[in-house]
Amino acid sequence: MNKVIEVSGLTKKFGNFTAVDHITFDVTEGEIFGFLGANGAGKTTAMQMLCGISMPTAGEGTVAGYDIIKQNESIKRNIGYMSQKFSLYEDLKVWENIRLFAGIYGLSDKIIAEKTDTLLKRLDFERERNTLVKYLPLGWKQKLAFSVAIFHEPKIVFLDEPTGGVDPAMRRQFWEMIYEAADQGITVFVTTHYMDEAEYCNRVSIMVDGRIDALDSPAALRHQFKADSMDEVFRQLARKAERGD
Ligand SMILES: Nc1ncnc2c1ncn2[C@@H]1O[C@H](COP(=O)(O)OP(=O)(O)OP(=O)(O)O)[C@@H](O)[C@H]1O
Repeated sequence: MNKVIEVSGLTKKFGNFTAVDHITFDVTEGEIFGFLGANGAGKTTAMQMLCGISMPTAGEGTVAGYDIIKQNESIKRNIGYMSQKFSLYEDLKVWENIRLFAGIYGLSDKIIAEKTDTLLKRLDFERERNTLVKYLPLGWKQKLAFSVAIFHEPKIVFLDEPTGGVDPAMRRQFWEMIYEAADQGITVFVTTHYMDEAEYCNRVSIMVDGRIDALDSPAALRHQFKADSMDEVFRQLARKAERGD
């Protein structure tokens, strides 16, 4: 199976502080990979290195086939990214947001117009085409932001706490979209604080103080830690953490 992420000894120091400490793992094409860790464990820092926006202090690897150090510009063009904090422009209409982000990824106007119609139909959003994003409910914004992040059909999409603040039913709908994307071969790399979502992943890694302390399928992790749930696995590991806020 093709590896969409392959990193070895990836490390990031800020002065004397090691935010990410020699992490080594790979992610296979079409996989839904959960990236967990308590606050301050180093998830965001690691993800920034994988997305080509932060240079590692040590280590090496590839993402979507590109070298994270020498070809970081190519990585940026070939991935999708969505975070709770940064996604859509609130003061642009739904269709304007789609056009803006698709344009940044270099899609032609014709393709954008065709794909926009298809997308709005699929999301049942046709009536909201001209609505300013700020007037959409949060769950709808998240669905739209995810659709925009994969509009250019990247090999991999990075989701940084994509479902924060919405109810479980809405989160389940969001996860249906994640499964659809994975079925189409898009690899999904997702951070979350919701342990029910960790159960939906094919494999989960758990970071503690900058290191990856556990990595396996949810079932294997529950077995390894003699736990009934991912919540229990996570709590056992998080208890060991020395940092956090
Ligand atoms: N630019 C920076 N300079 C110094 N320290 C930093 C910098 N960025 C992050 N850190 C530190 O690195 C550690 C890891 O931070 P990071 O944001 O990667 O954690 P996280 O797992 O994403 O946490 P959260 O879930 O709270 O977002 C923290 O202790 C943080 O204070």
